[in-house]
Amino acid sequence: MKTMVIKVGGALLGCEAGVERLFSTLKALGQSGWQAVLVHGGGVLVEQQLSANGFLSEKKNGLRVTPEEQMSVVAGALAGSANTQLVAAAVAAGLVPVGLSLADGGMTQAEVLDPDLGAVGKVSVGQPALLEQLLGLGMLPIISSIAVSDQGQRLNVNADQAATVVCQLLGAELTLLSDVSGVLDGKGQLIPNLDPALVDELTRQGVIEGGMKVKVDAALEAARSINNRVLVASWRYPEQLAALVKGEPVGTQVHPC
Ligand SMILES: Nc1ncnc2c1ncn2[C@@H]1O[C@H](COP(=O)(O)OP(=O)(O)O)[C@@H](O)[C@H]1O
Ligand SMILES: CC(=O)N[C@@H](CCC(=O)OP(=O)(O)O)C(=O)O
Repeated sequence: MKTMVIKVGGALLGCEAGVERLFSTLKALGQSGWQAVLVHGGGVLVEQQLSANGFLSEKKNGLRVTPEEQMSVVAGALAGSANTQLVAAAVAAGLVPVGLSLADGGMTQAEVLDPDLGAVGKVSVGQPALLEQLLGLGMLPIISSIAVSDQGQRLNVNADQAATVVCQLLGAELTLLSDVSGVLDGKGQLIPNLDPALVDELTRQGVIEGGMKVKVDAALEAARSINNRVLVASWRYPEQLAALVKGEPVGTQVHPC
């Protein structure tokens, strides 16, 4: 059976209709012969909870600087609040979810990405067995972007990078769903196709930046390793989700070359 990794960004969690639409889409994908794995972020929630705990937070090149003393709040927001909110919505939609983090079953290996960023992780492919077993049982893995290093340190991983590694792990297709309809050009128009050369040019022009730069780089890396296009689309638009179920390209297609 074909497998699709779908990644959703944190803004989804604040949109009840969006969450409902997402899970009806996952159900429809299952009925169309797809096995799905959901990877989620929760950047908005992380920011709210850090601020509620009196912490200031900043991002560098789209990645959150995560001092060790903030890690419990970050893990609580992503692996706790966000993950269980999605698990609950999946149950309500009649699916059988299993809430996980990147550390479970050895699915990924992680190390500190850059000591200047604190407890931020870089993940690589580990053991696929747990996810394969869950998919074989017809269950829906819902994975937060918290990882653990070999030394046992909890690490905060950008969720687009997390989704790329899960896609590589399973040789699955990848769809990154954000709050924008895809990658937009300097005039706000959707770019239907991107390749590495165009990404370089748009990055030089400052059109692709911040979180979108991290997302597009993650999409390019995934596209190269599965030798297939990766989609960047939105959970906001029902017509994009419907097209996704039909197997039609939606949003921006990121090509490996
Ligand atoms: N060229 C671009 N096209 C679309 N969005 C862009 C672009 N450059 C920067 N962005 C910003 O990137 C955001 C999406 O990245 P991010 O916030 O990390 O999303 P998510 O939380 O869904 O992963 C958009 O909401 C937009 O503000
Ligand atoms: C290191 C790093 O940047 N971690 C992210 C993890 C969550 C995330 O990526 O959420 P979105 O998909 O909603 O952006 C963060 O702390 O915001």
